[in-house]
Amino acid sequence: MYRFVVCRGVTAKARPKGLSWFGSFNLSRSIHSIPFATVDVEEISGSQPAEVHNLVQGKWKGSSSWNTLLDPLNGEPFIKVAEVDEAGIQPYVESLSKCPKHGLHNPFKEPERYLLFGDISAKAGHMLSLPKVSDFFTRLIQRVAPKSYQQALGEVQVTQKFLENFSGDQVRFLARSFGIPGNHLGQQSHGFRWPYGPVAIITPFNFPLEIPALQLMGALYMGNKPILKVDSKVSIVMEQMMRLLHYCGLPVDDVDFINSDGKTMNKILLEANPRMTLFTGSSRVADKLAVDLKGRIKLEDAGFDWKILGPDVQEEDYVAWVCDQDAYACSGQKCSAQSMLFMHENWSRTSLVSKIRDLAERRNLEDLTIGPVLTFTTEAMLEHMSKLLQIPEILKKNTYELVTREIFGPFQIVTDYKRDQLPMVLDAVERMHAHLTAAVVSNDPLFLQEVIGNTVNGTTYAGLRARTTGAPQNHWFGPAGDPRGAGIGTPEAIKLVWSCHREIIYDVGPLPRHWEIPPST
Ligand SMILES: NC(=O)c1ccc[n+]([C@@H]2O[C@H](COP(=O)([O-])OP(=O)(O)OC[C@H]3O[C@@H](n4cnc5c(N)ncnc54)[C@H](O)[C@@H]3O)[C@@H](O)[C@H]2O)c1
Repeated sequence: MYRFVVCRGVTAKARPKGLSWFGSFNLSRSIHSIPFATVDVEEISGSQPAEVHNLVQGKWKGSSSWNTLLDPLNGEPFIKVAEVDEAGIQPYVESLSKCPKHGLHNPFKEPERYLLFGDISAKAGHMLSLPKVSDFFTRLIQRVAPKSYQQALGEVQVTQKFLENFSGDQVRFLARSFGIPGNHLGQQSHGFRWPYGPVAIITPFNFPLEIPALQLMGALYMGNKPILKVDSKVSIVMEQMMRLLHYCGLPVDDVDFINSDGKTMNKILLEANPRMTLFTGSSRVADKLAVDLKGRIKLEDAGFDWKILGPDVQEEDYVAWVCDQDAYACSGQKCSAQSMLFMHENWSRTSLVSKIRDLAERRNLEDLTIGPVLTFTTEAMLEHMSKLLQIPEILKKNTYELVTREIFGPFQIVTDYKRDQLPMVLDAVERMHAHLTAAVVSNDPLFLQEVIGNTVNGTTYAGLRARTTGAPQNHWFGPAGDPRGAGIGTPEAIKLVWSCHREIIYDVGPLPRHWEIPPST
């Protein structure tokens, strides 16, 4: 526990040879064969820049100010985003204000829309299952948030499965109510899932499709009218997804889609007063918005995610491979990336660390198994590393904060602990402020029990195959230990984030025969 090693991800082996790997997938990518698309993903370049528009009150709009994005792989200006500035927010504020608090639908208002969203989801899920459409989105993600084809495809597949999950009657089942018999004849109480009405969704750069698409659909399913703002660096992906959803039957004025900087979005939130905002991003912005919005917010914020290797050493190669994937896939730019690895001393005696290093060295820029880090400079990472290497002990107050700072890149802390030092490890994870994902790698049931029973992370994998990353549509993903914590993916997440409880107590009589006015109480 006193000694630690900083493993600084990997360095790129080579720059891509031109952009030749773009041509390595031989599916048809003609823009004309994808009916909703307005960009040709392979053609976007300095000479043919793509444009990203805003959608408000049912109409796609440009802007007087265009933000030009640079290709993260070669620095060429390649995408122009129509950004709304503070002077242009009024149409967005008006659009949101038009939606009543009781939403666009609820169990007593236009229940047909639950079925409509079941149909839209079925169609959109089918569209994403078509190889040329899934390739289109995978490649579009790669262009703006460089990650390997497999990692980008993962986002598309999770979104596809999610949409399939909420096809047919599954949207109306989300709004399932319940009833309890009352105290007398004619009285019954019913609990309903009620929308918030006007809502906002703000999402970061690292998952350009999965996070905004899943949260957007959840908001719509429950009857809300969302304004969606995705980080402009990657918003082209969701702009094209909006067009796919329209193609699959989404009414054009159900969602407003805006490109802006954070400050402008902050102003919209203050003026439009959405009843609920879902924010996914850094804790710094999350905490500011929680105050500005007087608590009407749910958060998926920073992740400083830990993995504890228990005393039972087994399947060393497998555990090393999962560590490499958890720490370095997507260049460590996942909120669930492994930030800190605690190894039991039995593991320190193995060659685990050198195996992780060997696996990390296989990564290369050519296939984007390692890629550009979009919000952190190499200099800042190296500086952080050299500060960390001076520290003799993690748990001291002034060093602890430095050690547990989230570095959104291929960066992790590796440390070990002795058999009697588990309480110190548990103290270290107790003191962290973000409790998103965790992994307890052990098949010793007593060890698992002790670690799980003394920690809180919202998405915790337990067992020999435990990982920190992985946010598929089939399990809850989100932080725990914070009443503001949101979730994504499952029916429980959708109901928690996008609806509130409403109780209707029917009391229709009849009055008891011979009822008389009783004395005051
Ligand atoms: N918990 C999760 O599920 C999850 C998922 C992905 C990323 N993250 C976290 O996101 C962070 C990385 O993303 P980032 O650097 O893009 O985060 P960020 O907080 O800088 O930005 C997130 C989004 O908020 C917007 N924004 C910024 N300031 C704003 C303001 N004042 N008002 C309204 N909107 C504002 C940005 O434009 C962007 O769209 C990491 O901390 C990571 O752990 C968390």
